[in-house]
Amino acid sequence: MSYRKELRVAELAVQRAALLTQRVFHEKAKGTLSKDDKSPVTIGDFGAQALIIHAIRRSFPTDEIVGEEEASSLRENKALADQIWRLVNSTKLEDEAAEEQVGGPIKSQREMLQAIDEGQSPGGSRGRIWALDPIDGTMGFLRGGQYAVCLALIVDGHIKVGVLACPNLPVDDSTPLSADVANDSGEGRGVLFSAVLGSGATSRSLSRGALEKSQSIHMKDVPNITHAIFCESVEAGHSSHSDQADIAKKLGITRQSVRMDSQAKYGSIARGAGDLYLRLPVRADYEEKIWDHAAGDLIVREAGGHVTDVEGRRLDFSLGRTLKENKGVIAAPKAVHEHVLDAVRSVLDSK
Ligand SMILES: Nc1ncnc2c1ncn2[C@@H]1O[C@H](COP(=O)(O)OS(=O)(=O)O)[C@@H](OP(=O)(O)O)[C@H]1O
Ligand SMILES: [Mg+2]
Ligand SMILES: [Mg+2]
Ligand SMILES: [Mg+2]
Repeated sequence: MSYRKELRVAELAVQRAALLTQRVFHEKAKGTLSKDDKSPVTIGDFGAQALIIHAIRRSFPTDEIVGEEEASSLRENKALADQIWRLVNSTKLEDEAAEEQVGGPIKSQREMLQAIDEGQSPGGSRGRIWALDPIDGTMGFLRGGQYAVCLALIVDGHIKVGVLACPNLPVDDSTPLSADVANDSGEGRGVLFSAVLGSGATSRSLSRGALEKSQSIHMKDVPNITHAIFCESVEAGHSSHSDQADIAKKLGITRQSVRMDSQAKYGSIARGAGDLYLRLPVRADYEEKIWDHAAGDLIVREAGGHVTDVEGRRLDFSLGRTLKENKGVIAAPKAVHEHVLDAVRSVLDSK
């Protein structure tokens, strides 16, 4: 199957949701709540989830959705729900045909809350399931760093389509990777990565209307691993900076890591701005969520990379809402992945 319509709807839905998150990014008050696991969620996360689920529902009414957020806290907080509604109700693509393809406007606040709540599928190995992270890297979003709007289609446990919007990454694929985010007008920033299984990966500029022309992206060759650029999470609680530093040392890498939030890390290595993404577990009991990896996993693999956990197993998206059989993530160009994995094993074995 070509998944042309799925790709089109996903790209436009993510693009529209990114317009909403960009508006919130530039505002001081982001309506932040703390969830049960103490992680933050903002009006941007809720609004983006509503718009994307609305778009999926219009085109693919019987598909299931595994979305990160749910609306129970909003049903008890009218002021916040009103604030999100104003945002959702006033965000649309400038291109009318494109706006139509993502289902047009949501009709009421009630319908918006219902949409947010339609992301509660348990996931699994059968049927068509969308994995949605409306803002990945919410902490990055709050501190003015990188974040991503992420959507992937999983069919019978395998990722077929992946789309990532990274509003704060440079548009130009060849810009050297850096942890900096300009706090200015955002000019020259905003990129949309996409991939369809078997068809390669692309990038294009995030626009306000119809989709811009895309170009193919590829991971960079790494003839000498000691020169590799590796990226890792900003939060020390999300991946082990010390294990990652030991692995880099073992590989002879001398350059400082680039720390950035979100699946912008996957997009950045897929387009050759960086080379490796290391995510070593901090807590043995943490199960990675499928929406934190699905789009990035496919985009990196379609750009010529290999993505596994720290034991060399492919990420398994067929087991529910989490990657319960995987620990950590190692993403690298195919040609050097085994070498990187050897270093990971040797560092973990020595602990
Ligand atoms: N303990 C632990 N270990 C690993 N991962 C965790 C953990 N806690 C949270 N999360 C998830 O990390 C998502 C953000 O990952 P990042 O790589 O962007 O981390 S960071 O923000 O740079 O620290 C973040 O995604 P969002 O919630 O979408 O922001 C979380 O789902
Ligand atoms: Mg979160
Ligand atoms: Mg996330
Ligand atoms: Mg999120």
